[in-house]
Amino acid sequence: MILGTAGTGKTVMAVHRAFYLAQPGTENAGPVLLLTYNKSLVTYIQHLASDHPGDVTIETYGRFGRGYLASQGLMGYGQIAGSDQREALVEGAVRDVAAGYRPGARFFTRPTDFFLDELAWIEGNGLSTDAEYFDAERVGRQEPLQRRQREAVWAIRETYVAARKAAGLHYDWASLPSAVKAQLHVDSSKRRYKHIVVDEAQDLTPEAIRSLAAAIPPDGSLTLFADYAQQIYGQRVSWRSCGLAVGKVETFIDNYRNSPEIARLAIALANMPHFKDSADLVEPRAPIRAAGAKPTLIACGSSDDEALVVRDAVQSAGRTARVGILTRTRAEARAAIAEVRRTTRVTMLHENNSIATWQAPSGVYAGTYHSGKGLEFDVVVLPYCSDGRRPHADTIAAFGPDEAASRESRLLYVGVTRARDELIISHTGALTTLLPPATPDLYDLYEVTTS
Ligand SMILES: Nc1ncnc2c1ncn2[C@@H]1O[C@H](COP(=O)(O)OP(=O)(O)OP(=O)(O)O)[C@@H](O)[C@H]1O
Repeated sequence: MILGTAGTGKTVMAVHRAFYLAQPGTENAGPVLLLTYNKSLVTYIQHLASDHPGDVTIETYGRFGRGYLASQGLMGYGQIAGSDQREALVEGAVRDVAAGYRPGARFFTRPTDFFLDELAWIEGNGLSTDAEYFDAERVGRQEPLQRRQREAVWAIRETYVAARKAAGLHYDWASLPSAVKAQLHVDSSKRRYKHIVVDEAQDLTPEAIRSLAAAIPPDGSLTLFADYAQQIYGQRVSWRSCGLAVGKVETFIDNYRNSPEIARLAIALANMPHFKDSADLVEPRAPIRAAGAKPTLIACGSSDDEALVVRDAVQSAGRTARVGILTRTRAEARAAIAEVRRTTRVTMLHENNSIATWQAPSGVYAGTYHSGKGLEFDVVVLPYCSDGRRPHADTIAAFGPDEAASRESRLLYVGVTRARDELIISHTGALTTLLPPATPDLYDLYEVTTS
């Protein structure tokens, strides 16, 4: 287990370790599976691999799980529910179960996101009976559910699974790891991979990690690289809950990416009260890089002004820089580039799986914080960091204000730590309370109002 904060070289080391373990001359060498979250990272690492000897397969967990089950004759074509199908089926299950309760029971009026998240958490932790679910402990600041509420969630889960299977959808992505683990436990054939190396392991569920532990032979190895400050999917989990006998825990604390001024903001963010609820966080250390400029914080008169800030940031960055414009939603990303795209080509991160990730060519990239995961840019612009937008009203409605703050500040942490040299943050009205307050020790402060 390697725990490290942002920019400490986890991806770089994961690649080196994978190729080392696969090198025919290495003691205990064997075929290696290198898992990473990001499809664009898969593409880039595959390109690197062409220069190395040794048998390294690079893919996402989903691809591995689906492929393994197919190899066992357990996965037919189109048997995994897509996210829209899952959402519709869960909505239906909530309605069906609510019908058995008194009309208008408030619990069932919660946003579907809440139920989707709770069911994913159940699957991710491998809870297969109601008794296990009722007793389960959790990490994070999600408001605890009452016993009766958990009973209702379990009934929704059973109804959903039955409806999904009736529709010919044997799996959803959340249930894949349990199916993989269960099959590996009865599969005594020779393992395909001797070693498994995982980058961004904080976003794998405990069940996914357990399934990987079951996928290697007794003389193989499993290496996990993770930063729990960047855990941005669903409820927080701890690798400690996987029940693995971890031989060695290393921590990476030297940040090679961010300028000291940018890292200082990231450290201040990670020290805010709503951030600190995980036992696995590694305290970031100020980087060893040369000093640069403080992050720029720009108070704007309107969101149109914010699009002008983005345009100006791109213009002053010049042609040789890699610029990343990161927002919470795709719609925000499109609005943010409304001005800049009149004169400059912008690559949307989520529409292009083949960009060469952290060593992407110079240019302007835009997308969600999620799509920026694992990547780095010379200049990062984070527009719309306004109170009322961060955390988003939908997240507050689904998870309550404390949990929403906790989740969305992790997204901002990912955004802030993508920047190598320059970071520009803008907001309209008050600054979000998720970021450290607007003080001149952390930021260079500006105001822009055109209208
Ligand atoms: N030992 C090193 N010396 C110098 N530069 C390094 C070293 N290790 C990594 N780097 C550089 O530091 C940057 C961050 O590395 P990398 O992307 O591997 O970090 P990471 O820990 O995976 O980050 P994150 O979790 O934030 O995505 C990259 O530009 C990489 O080339």
